[in-house]
Amino acid sequence: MHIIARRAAISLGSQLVSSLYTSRLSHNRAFSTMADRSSEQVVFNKPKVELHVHLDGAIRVQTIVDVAKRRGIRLPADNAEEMKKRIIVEEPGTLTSFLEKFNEYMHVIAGDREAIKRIAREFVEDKANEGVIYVEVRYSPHLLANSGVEPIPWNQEEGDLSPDEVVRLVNEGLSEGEREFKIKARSILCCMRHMPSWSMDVVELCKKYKDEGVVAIDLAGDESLNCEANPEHRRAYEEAVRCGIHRTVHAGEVGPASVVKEAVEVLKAERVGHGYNTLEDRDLYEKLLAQNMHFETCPISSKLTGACDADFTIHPVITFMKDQANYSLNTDDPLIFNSNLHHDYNTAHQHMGFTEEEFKRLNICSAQSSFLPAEEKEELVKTLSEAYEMIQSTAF
Ligand SMILES: O=c1[nH]cnc2c1ncn2[C@H]1C[C@H](O)[C@@H](CO)O1
Repeated sequence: MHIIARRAAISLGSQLVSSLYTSRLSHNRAFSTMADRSSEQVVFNKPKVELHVHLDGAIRVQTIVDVAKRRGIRLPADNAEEMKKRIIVEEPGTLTSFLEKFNEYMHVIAGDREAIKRIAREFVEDKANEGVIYVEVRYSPHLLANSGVEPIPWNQEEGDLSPDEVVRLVNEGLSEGEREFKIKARSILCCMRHMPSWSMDVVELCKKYKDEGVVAIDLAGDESLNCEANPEHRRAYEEAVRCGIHRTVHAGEVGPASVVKEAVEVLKAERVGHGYNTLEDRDLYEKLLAQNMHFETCPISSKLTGACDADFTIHPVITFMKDQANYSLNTDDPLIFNSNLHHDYNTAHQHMGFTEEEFKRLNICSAQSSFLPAEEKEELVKTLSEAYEMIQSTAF
């Protein structure tokens, strides 16, 4: 098999057109959701794949303010700039303190049909504006519901929006966004480490909506408080394996390498969320490298949650890069980190020695490790290869 360079327009049997990426990237709206990063350079202005981003960590601040107004919910600040100050994490802290930030705004969005659909649609717009052509976005349906969930989250009054309907609304918002912004968006449903009683529901929702955009199950939440996967999480993952539901697990973000081992060996994770602390166990790391395990890394996030040292020049993703491991670069929770995907790429370029070639390689790896069906995956890899002028040819 040869890799040959070719100057080619992006033609994809699907709806993606190269001019779209460039025009979107240069458009002001590209940065409209967060603080002003519009003067920041864009080091990799090419189509990208993002595999690890939380829908509820990627909401526009303005949307929170708008929805609060419409619903008559009083916020400590009534404009986006002031709200931003309350939500954003600017200095490295802990995963636990970062997760508390969700308390600032989740009660505004949860339980509201219009808001949930809106955040999903706007999410796709924001990703299109960052040059993402395929994204897998994750969330906990239970954390956006106000009925059929015990306990009802965020001190909401009981209502009539179930986790099941939340998934339908997110699917609708994502589909609308896909049609409008011409990119592909799929979703991953999260179990939460501290709520094992929700996990069987989550896997049932993954099964029910498998053909409507839900591609996998995840286990998120505070790994620092709860390292052993609870039997109910384990049962949900066993059911996922049995039913052919793809699996990823947050592991080795702040927890030790043993959590990664458990994710892979017990929960049968096909990808690892973050996974930085895998490097503490050399044997495990080498085994995962040999298995071509995918690590969903999130550089900016890892600094601000205190998962990794604030000095990017010694970041674990540099080891992944040097070992030519299978990994992706992702934003995780751009709302809370006041960030966007360009910022992660710029950081990797400026402080970690990442080259254009490596950006291309890791995006191809990301496409290959996506949870799309084989044919769509092939098409995505082909699209990227063409956009990167690296056509894979089997000729001769
Ligand atoms: O970086 C993270 N690690 C663990 N859990 C996280 C992270 N970012 C967000 N979450 C949690 C909080 C969200 O409400 C939940 C579902 O998206 O997942």
